[in-house]
Amino acid sequence: MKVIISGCNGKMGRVLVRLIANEKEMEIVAGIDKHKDKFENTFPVYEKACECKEKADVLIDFSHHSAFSDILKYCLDTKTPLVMATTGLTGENLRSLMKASNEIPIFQTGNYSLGVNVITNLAKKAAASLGDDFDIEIIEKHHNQKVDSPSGTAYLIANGINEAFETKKEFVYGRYGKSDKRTSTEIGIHAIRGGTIIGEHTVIFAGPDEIIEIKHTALSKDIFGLGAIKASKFLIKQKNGFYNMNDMLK
Ligand SMILES: NC(=O)C1=CN([C@@H]2O[C@H](COP(=O)(O)OP(=O)(O)OC[C@H]3O[C@@H](n4cnc5c(N)ncnc54)[C@H](OP(=O)(O)O)[C@@H]3O)[C@@H](O)[C@H]2O)C=CC1
Ligand SMILES: O=C(O)C1=N[C@H](C(=O)O)C[C@H](O)C1
Repeated sequence: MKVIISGCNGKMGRVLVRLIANEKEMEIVAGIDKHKDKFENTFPVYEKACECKEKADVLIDFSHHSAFSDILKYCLDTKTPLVMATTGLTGENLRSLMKASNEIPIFQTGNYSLGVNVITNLAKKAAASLGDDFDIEIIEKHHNQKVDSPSGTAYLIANGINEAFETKKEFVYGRYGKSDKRTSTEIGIHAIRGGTIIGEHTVIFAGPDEIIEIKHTALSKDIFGLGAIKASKFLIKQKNGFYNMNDMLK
């Protein structure tokens, strides 16, 4: 399987290069990154996907949302399946991905780890059982180099929880400046940034006289890279469509 890595010189890009070196049937044919210097002796690196001369069986994107249009255009023009891992995408970006999935297979999730997929489903089940009597708050913690907040995973979990409710809850980000009491129509989302925290997500269900917490802690970035590799192997066998972790793991 020929692979193009977008964001190849970033933290996750480097993790992927290392992990793919152990995959016998995978070969990196090109990289895309603002920084062209690092892997030039191993594979060509382009500043923009539209400059990329190589074709691949899949493009894996761990870069920045500002690269979104360029990446999607390359994949549509060359009919390359896309594994989208970059977070901080806008609603419009996500709608463009959905539309593009009529023409190419697209896999997208805010978190490629198995564990987050499991806690998202657990949180959804908990919300369905607990109903409006329990207040739901999500706390996410990440390293001080992260550029988007809240995390893609916090959105993934919050959207998953909302599937349990007929009347969707409104996301409330922090509570600075609020002068009203909390209502049951909210899901609170809070972002913490510091040091080298790889990723921690806690969902709190706070009810009358009892609290449930569901928590996932990432101990290495490898879990995201391995998940994206697994998603690539899954995606190249699929027809055009929009896929996520639930499709792959069912
Ligand atoms: N879905 C998942 O499971 C996971 C998703 N992520 C997401 O992946 C993304 C990358 O994370 P991470 O590797 O930590 O970030 P990094 O900032 O370390 O890496 C991103 C790389 O892309 C480069 N870049 C930035 N903008 C552009 C652009 N417009 N065109 C080309 N290259 C660009 C960066 O350059 P520069 O440094 O100069 O900005 C950097 O080299 C983030 O959105 C993160 O949230 C991360 C882990 C797991
Ligand atoms: O930027 C990161 O590091 C991570 N980003 C993803 C997110 O925004 O949820 C996934 C993971 O938590 C690490």
